[in-house]
Amino acid sequence: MPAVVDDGTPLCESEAARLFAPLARHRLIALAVSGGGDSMALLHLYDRWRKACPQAPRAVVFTVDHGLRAEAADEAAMVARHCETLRIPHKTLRWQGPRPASGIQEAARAARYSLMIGEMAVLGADALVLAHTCDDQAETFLDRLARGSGVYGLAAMAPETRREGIVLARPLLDVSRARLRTMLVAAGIAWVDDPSNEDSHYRRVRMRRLLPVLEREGLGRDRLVATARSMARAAAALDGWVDGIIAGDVMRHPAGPCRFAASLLECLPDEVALRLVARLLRDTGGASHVPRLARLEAALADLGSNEGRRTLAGCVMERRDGEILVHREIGRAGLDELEIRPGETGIWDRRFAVTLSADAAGPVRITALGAGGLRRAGLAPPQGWPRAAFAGAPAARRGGDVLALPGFDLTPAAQWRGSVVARRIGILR
Ligand SMILES: Nc1ncnc2c1ncn2[C@@H]1O[C@H](COP(=O)(O)OP(=O)(O)OP(=O)(O)O)[C@@H](O)[C@H]1O
Repeated sequence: MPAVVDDGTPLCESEAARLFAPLARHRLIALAVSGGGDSMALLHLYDRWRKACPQAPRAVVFTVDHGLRAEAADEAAMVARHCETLRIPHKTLRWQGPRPASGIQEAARAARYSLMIGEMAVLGADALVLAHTCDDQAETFLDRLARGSGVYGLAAMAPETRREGIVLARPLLDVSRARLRTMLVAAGIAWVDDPSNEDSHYRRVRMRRLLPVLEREGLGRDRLVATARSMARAAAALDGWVDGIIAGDVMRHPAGPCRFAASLLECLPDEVALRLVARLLRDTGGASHVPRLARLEAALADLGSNEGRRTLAGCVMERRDGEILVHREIGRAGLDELEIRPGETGIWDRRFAVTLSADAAGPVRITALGAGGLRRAGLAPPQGWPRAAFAGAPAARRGGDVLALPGFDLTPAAQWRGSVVARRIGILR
């Protein structure tokens, strides 16, 4: 793994090509460009790469206007103009939903990802490229340390992760902010400094300000980044172990729930048992993040010795008759509905990619099957699975009829033609 270089030298052609090479396998990529220095550098480097490399994929650029600062519209327009000169398509996406009274940064981030991923589905882009640098990596590491993260949290950001069926790529994760700015100045490219990057109300800004203080005590950015890397190696080794356990000892039903022998938790080292439960929760509940380590530790201690039902991370976990069952929690508000038209694929509940065949006569709605849904559809639960485990399963409906449910054979409704395939997006890491 390359070490961070921070001598202020601009990136040379071959270094840029090496950073971007993993993106060559995509057909269309989306670059997330806010107009700040890091993401303007990302755009500039992509432009240089595509001019030098015939294998470079086409790109579209997204700027999200969160509507939180008056200047944001001008910044989006600045990025749009720059893209026009480069002849790269650009789209400004506006956040129009309700604003929470607190946690605005988190809500804005969630909205930003959801807007960009939604637009990617429309355009057929399969990698979202972000401009995180090694300075962001050090800040993330410190933030996680302060929040009590374990091995996985301290691994901080990965150069490549999967989310909702797409790749999130961070090609600049080993490059310092200083080098990118040197490069922009040399190329005469302007950028905008977001004033919220200086606002110490934000936790991220307070972490950033800690860095020079720690540096003076020998705990600088590069040390933090190196520790994050060794945590990432340990996390990958543990994940390899957990992959084997999931393949051999966990029963996963195609409609979503999973179960395993409670004794499994006793014979595994604590760290492996924690990761196993974290991944099953994420896979079953569709949450974008695994629960905090302290909550996981408490859940595991409780599951280890007590029968009964508890909820965590959008899941119900039940220990009964020597088995642990994990299934999606529906909650009072229910799960979102999704309408899919013939020939389209949509992501439902962040867990399933659902495709309706092109020959279908009209759209279908994907909803949670609901409590008592199996009985209403005239279906028996498969051997060993309780009925309640399927309440959060993806039911494809037309009117009141359930047309399809993963892992179940349904008699096609009269006048219905076409097919619906719901595929689990897979265990997220
Ligand atoms: N308004 C925006 N429009 C488009 N892309 C953005 C926007 N804000 C951030 N990004 C992308 O996300 C990257 C990280 O930005 P930033 O560090 O501000 O995010 P964050 O709030 O720390 O959250 P996270 O790191 O989880 O994305 C940027 O380099 C850029 O690629």
